[in-house]
Amino acid sequence: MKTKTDLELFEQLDFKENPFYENIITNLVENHYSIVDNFFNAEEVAMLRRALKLKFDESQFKKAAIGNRTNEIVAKSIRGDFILWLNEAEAGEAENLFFNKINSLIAYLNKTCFLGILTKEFHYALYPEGTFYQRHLDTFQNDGRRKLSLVCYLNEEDWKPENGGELVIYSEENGEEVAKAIYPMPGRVVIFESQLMEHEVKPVKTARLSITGWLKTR
Ligand SMILES: O=C(O)CCC(=O)C(=O)O
Ligand SMILES: [Fe+2]
Repeated sequence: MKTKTDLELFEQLDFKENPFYENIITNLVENHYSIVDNFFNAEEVAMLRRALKLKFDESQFKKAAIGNRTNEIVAKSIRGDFILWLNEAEAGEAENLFFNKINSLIAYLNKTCFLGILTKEFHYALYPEGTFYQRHLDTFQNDGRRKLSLVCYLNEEDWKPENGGELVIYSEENGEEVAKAIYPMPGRVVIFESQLMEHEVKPVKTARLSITGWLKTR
């Protein structure tokens, strides 16, 4: 019989099941995506939205590209958003709060799911009126390190259907394609498996604000 080391015993004592995270994991296992409402509360969303807008107004955003960070092609016909990569080392108050929540989710996933998340990358995104992101897979640049995609919505008020801009996630059920439309409600976070789930952002009719990112294996 294998005897447990002190460290293993300590980790068992330390571990507390968290129903909020467990729900995300169950969704991911069953559907390969999870829609998490109130991941960020109204105050947190307001802080992050202010930080995003300030940087956008200071012209820190640039036209999003296709490809990875070293091999970028700007293709307006595919995606029309403007982005700014977040740097955790230089995070302000709002971004610190953001990373604290994300890091706590990562720690839980690593303890319970053996996903081996070692790195992450996140960017602010702003879709101006009339823009969209055509159907794609987040690993189209052969980046097999991306395991989970996370999109965090920072819009001002409850998003109305006439604002457009829904995220559509495609999956297969009984050999048939199913399209799930998800509105970018403030505080909502959508998490999905980067390597499996094709998705798109429908044309927006009102500027649409978010933070998008990936949890990666290295
Ligand atoms: O904003 C969204 O809902 C999804 C964005 C997206 O698919 C991406 O940036 O890769
Ligand atoms: Fe995507």
